[in-house]
Amino acid sequence: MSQDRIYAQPHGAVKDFAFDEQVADVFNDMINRSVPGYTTILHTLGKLAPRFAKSGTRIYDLGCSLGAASLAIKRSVDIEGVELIGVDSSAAMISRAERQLGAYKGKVAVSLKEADIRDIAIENASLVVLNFTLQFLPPEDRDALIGKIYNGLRPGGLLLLSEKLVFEDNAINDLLCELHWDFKRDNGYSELEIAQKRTAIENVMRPDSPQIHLKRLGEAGFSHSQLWYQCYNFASLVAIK
Ligand SMILES: C[S@@+](CC[C@H](N)C(=O)[O-])C[C@H]1O[C@@H](n2cnc3c(N)ncnc32)[C@H](O)[C@@H]1O
Ligand SMILES: O=C(O)C(=O)C[C@]1(C(=O)O)C=C[C@H](O)C=C1
Repeated sequence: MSQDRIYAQPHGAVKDFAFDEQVADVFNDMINRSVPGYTTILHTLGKLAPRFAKSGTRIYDLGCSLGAASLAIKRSVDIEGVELIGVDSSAAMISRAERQLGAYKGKVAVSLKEADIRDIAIENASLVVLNFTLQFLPPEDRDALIGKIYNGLRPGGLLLLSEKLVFEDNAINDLLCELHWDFKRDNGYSELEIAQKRTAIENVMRPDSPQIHLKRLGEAGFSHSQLWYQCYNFASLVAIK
């Protein structure tokens, strides 16, 4: 399915990437063909959630999109008294997430909010998920969000943070970017689609390095934090309060 119409503007210009109706319509296909290890991360979230979810607490899925991470949690947590709050600023995503999550019955109570994650309270949390979301926040807002998450987690609570990465070593960064573009080619993206996506996201997505993520988590107060997964320039971290 060609996605180059999403970015195209007159005279060959490329519009900034936005999580609008057009993107929401193709998002499941897009993220699976763009992020190496996305399904592995969701599968592992299904293993982490039962270990950390506690009755009488909340789980937050921040930047929930279509609700894939929330669904992995719903499917795996089999205890009463857990409330899952999914938050996304895209109305197009929230409307689709409501349909997807509403179709799955389970013990976890789910509520979805169309809101900016910078504006919502995080309270009494046993688990918080930022699955490829932090990278879309302005860099100057990231420390405050991670600090809010730390403060809102219960002792022993877990943050799962998945991100695209940039690397301080330019040779390594260039190599991993090329491997990522090969991944996209192998998944059927054309050279035009790859080039347009790079242009479309460069103003709206600013990846941090692994070092910056671990420093930010440590400074927020997390006692334990570690990359548990990396494929090319994509990674997932766990942090325990
Ligand atoms: C790459 S998608 C996240 C993927 C999703 N977490 C998953 O696991 O499938 C990024 C999402 O974050 C949302 N987003 C970006 N900035 C946001 C903000 N400030 N507040 C709330 N949602 C935001 C976007 O609308 C988009 O749905
Ligand atoms: O870096 C890219 O080329 C991506 O497409 C990455 C990425 C992400 O990391 O969130 C960007 C936006 C979404 O469409 C899904 C994937």
